[in-house]
Amino acid sequence: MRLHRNLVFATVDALSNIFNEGEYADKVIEKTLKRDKRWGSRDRSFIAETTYDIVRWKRLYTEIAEVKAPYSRENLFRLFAVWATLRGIEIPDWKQIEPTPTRRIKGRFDELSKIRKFRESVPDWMDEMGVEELGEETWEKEIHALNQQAPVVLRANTLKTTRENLQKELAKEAIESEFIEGYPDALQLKERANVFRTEAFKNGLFEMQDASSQLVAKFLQVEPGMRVVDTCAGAGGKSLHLAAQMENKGQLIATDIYANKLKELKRRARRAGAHNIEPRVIDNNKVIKKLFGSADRVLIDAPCSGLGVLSRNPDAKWKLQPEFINTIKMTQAEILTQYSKMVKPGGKMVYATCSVLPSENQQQVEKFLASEYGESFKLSEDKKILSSKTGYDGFYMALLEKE
Ligand SMILES: C[S@@+](CC[C@H](N)C(=O)[O-])C[C@H]1O[C@@H](n2cnc3c(N)ncnc32)[C@H](O)[C@@H]1O
Repeated sequence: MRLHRNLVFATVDALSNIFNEGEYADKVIEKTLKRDKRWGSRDRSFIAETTYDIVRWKRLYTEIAEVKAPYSRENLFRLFAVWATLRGIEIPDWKQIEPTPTRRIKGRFDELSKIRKFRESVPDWMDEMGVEELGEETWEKEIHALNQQAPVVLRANTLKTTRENLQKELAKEAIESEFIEGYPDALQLKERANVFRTEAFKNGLFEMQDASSQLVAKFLQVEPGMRVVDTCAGAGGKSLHLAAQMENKGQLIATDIYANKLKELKRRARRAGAHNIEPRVIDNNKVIKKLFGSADRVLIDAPCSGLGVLSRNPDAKWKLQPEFINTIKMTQAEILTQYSKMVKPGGKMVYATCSVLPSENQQQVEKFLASEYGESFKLSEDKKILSSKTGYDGFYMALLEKE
């Protein structure tokens, strides 16, 4: 592979924004890719994938390169040189990159790879927490799986198409995909591609949604005509799937505390042809109270640590703090208590997270069931999805029934 100066420089600029300015990797990459209209799809994927790789392996690479934050440009080029050396890519003779000690880099890599927190590039506290929550053996496999690049998975929008038809439409635009067994609406791309530029996307034939996440709406067992509340709807990934499951019939109330997320949901719903979604911002208690005892189905796709989605969001390893996880657990418990009151007798509720930590998942459900508010619920089934077992995001979902 020949390295192109402007692509490497763009990558180094992106890393500076992420590491030194604390900006979110996905936003920085999106902005960086707009910088030069002449970049083709290979150039764009070089920038995106190299940046994500260096973010993912930040701890390992900074140890190998012996650099510390805040990172000067010279040090960012050193990190880049580590990335290239470990991939066997020849480093050009540019003045920005000092002569690279290839043997030393490989030697340090071998030495550091013996220690999990360096090999898997995680902060000490996260490694300790992972072991405490999942046990040494499971954590080891899980963090390894969460450090792999996530596959691109789409969900066929059954309001407009079938996945067979979607596969054909994408093939017309030179995008090859395959079905995934056990995930009835999912298509996985054979090669990464910018699917957002396709006609199929513009026409609302699909959403990008990980395979594990696609199990949540089905788990809630919604039917056309029901009254369903998606309590933590965000930008609507699950709401759109629920609307499709409901065949646009019945009422789907989508709530969130952030109006801007619901605005994005509305935009996506329009494209998807999902007409039965009613977004409602939770700006006071009344919004929730009005819904008490009224819903056939309630989805709580709770805010969480996001530890199950590190493959697609590797900078969370450096942004997350243990204090945040403690706070979010309190929010999860409050949300379970409050929002469970919306379920009517005989109704069902799903509590879900994109975390692999039992303390955010089954332990939250156990505590809820043992509480005064959880007394009238019983657990029908739960799924603990590990990325190391499925190759998709880590997820948890529990189906609870109200007597
Ligand atoms: C895991 S995300 C939801 C993702 C979304 N359901 C989807 O499928 O795209 C959790 C959401 O909960 C929202 N949230 C946080 N605290 C909340 C609360 N107290 N009540 C309702 N929503 C809340 C966040 O704004 C965020 O959008």
